[in-house]
Amino acid sequence: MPVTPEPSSPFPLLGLSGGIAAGKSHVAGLLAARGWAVIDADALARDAVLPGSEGLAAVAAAFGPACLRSDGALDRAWMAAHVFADDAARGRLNAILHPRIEALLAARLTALPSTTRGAVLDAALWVERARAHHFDAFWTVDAPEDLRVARLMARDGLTREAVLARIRAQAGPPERALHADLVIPNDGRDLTETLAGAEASLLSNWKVRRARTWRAPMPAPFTADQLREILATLLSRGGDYGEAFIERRRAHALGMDDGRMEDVLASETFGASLRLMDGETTRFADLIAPGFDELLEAAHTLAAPGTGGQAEIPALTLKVHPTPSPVERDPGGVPLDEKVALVRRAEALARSQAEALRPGALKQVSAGYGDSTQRVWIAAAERADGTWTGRLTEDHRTQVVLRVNVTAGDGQQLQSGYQALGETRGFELFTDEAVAHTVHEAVRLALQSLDAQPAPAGTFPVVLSSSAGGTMIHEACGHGLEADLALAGMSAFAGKLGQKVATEGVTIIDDGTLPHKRGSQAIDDEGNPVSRVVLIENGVLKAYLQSRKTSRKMATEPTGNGRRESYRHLPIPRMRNTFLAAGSEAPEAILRDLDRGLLVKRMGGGQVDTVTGNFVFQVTEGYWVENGEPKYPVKNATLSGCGPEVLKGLTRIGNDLHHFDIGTCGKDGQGVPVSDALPTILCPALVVGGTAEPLPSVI
Ligand SMILES: CC(C)(COP(=O)(O)OP(=O)(O)OC[C@H]1O[C@@H](n2cnc3c(N)ncnc32)[C@H](O)[C@@H]1O)[C@@H](O)C(=O)NCCC(=O)NCCS
Ligand SMILES: Nc1ncnc2c1ncn2[C@@H]1O[C@H](COP(=O)(O)OP(=O)(O)OP(=O)(O)O)[C@@H](O)[C@H]1O
Repeated sequence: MPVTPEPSSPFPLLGLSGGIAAGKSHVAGLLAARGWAVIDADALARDAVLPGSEGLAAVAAAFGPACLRSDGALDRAWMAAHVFADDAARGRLNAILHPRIEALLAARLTALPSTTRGAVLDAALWVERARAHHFDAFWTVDAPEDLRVARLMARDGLTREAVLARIRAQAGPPERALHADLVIPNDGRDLTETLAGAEASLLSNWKVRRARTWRAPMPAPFTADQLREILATLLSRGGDYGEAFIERRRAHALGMDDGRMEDVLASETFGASLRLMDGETTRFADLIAPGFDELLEAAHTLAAPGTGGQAEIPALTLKVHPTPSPVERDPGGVPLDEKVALVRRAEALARSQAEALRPGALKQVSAGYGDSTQRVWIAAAERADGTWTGRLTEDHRTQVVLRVNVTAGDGQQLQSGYQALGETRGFELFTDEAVAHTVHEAVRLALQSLDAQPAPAGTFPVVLSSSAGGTMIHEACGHGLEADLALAGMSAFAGKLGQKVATEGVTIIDDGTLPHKRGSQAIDDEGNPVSRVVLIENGVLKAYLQSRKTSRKMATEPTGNGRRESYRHLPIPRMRNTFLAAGSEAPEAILRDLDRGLLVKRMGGGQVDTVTGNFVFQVTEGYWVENGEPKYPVKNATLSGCGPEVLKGLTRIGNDLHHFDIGTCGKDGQGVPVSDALPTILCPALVVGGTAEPLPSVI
């Protein structure tokens, strides 16, 4: 595990990133002039391979003598030519250098005087390495790609192709922006004022932000020693992996229909489960509100059938990982009255907006609110190469959601519009502006559908707008990338690692570190720190989503995707926030070239066969397009096709990745919070159904 810049520093830590030649060094220089200490990862990467260093020896052992110049130094041009042309070679170099770079970085940080104004940690790859949430603030520098290419060709004498190879090896600017507190446009404009303002705000709020990101440990139901004893008991008669999962959850839900508060639900849960893996066998027990003695007894019971010897479990020390979703206002502490007032406010707003837009059309409004604060503690012990390791982690996950459903009618028909606002965040999410926008969307969709015309049926080119969300990526591709389905042969992607499964421009990522997105968390439900997993990169299948169990079967590492609905469930590979990475095209240009077809702005529920990737989805906002112009809204349309085939046919991918749809993904009877997104894309041929009945939601 690489060393991370954990924030014990007495001054703020600023993560600074940006694609190659965007101008990170330029911005870092401006901050240096304001008194900041700058630590540059590229410089540390050079220090890690100085002549005579063990880092250089490790690189030479992995790449052979050809990577060294005659004077014994690293041949950087040779290395660059290799690693930017070959992902596997880059992975090998990264695995050698990144832990060393981070160790050097930690040493540099520690050596800075406590009077330092702040430290800028300048690295191209913070997002790729799932570290963007480790800082007191995260800024990115962006510049138009043409400008970056020109700057780099001039600065380093690289060819255009060599520059583009490096750009392809990095996350794109739209993805980086999803993590950023500030995107600095470095297209030649004067940045003095932008930086002065951003610095002032960072200096005033970094301590509060740090305390929320790196929470103090929570009061725990069991001590580390008790949990170690439970694991030792669980593993007293053999086994390779033992785990205790403890959960406290508090949830509230309110539902209002036509002005009547119909549901007010509150729940408080405390439970724990134990899991023992021994070769191919898993033994599992779950207990409601157990005391220590009951857990110990359950551990004895699970251990009893074993025939092996006692495991040597090391002492457990709690490690708290930073959260990508700091919370300002814990909904658990918000009075019920305030939650009721929020729902009433949304309800009343929907009525007044609908009345103003189309008097008499509103037939029904339903509004609902939900929150959940889940605290988990995970203690696990595992044997690898004959040695036992143990770990103890915890996470505090906060979800809030507001749902608005509006039904409108014109005497002939009823149409509805639905909008949800939900994040891993506290009650501060519900600003007046955010609530008004949510309500407005629900009202707009319902009223517009009254005037929509039946959709033409047939096979057409379809532009999926980025506002449609990533349901198609989640359902028709993402599930097939879950290792348990791939192992069971129930996936179109089974057995295809390393193979081309999509067109060149297609990259699909599942990332649990995206700030405040609904699938984000500090750790998964097996205690692994949250990760960013590149599933398909430039068309090639790179990885499946793994839990501990599937990764053992596939002889690979867990990817941080072992999730479970609650302590009563076994963790299985699950998505978090899944998206198709942005391309380079302006969305307007994609639509402009659509001669005749459908523009889909919002997708509804659907059905999918994860084995084949065949899908049918409802279109909740769609437009018939001719000559690049939306002609009229359509209603009751469905889209069907095959996810993996869509990926093979994608030629046009927009640069507009920003809207994530939220949902609760159901699999094996377990629901977990997720989100998904895609940029605007052109699907050359999808079957558009005219007037299909609504299908049950699977997300
Ligand atoms: C491949 C190497 C030898 C090429 O050296 P060269 O002097 O040509 O480039 P330099 O190190 O100055 O890097 C320039 C830029 O290339 C990009 N880059 C470098 N390494 C990588 C990488 N592994 N993945 C993606 N982009 C990279 C970054 O934008 C970086 O700012 C060198 O970049 C290297 O050792 N890379 C691996 C270490 C690393 O990841 N460095 C980036 C630190 S975050
Ligand atoms: N605002 C600017 N105006 C003019 N030139 C600039 C500006 N910003 C950067 N440059 C030039 O562009 C090139 C790349 O900038 P810089 O070295 O800051 O990028 P970087 O993101 O740190 O690059 P790398 O990814 O290689 O570390 C340099 O030659 C720099 O002088």
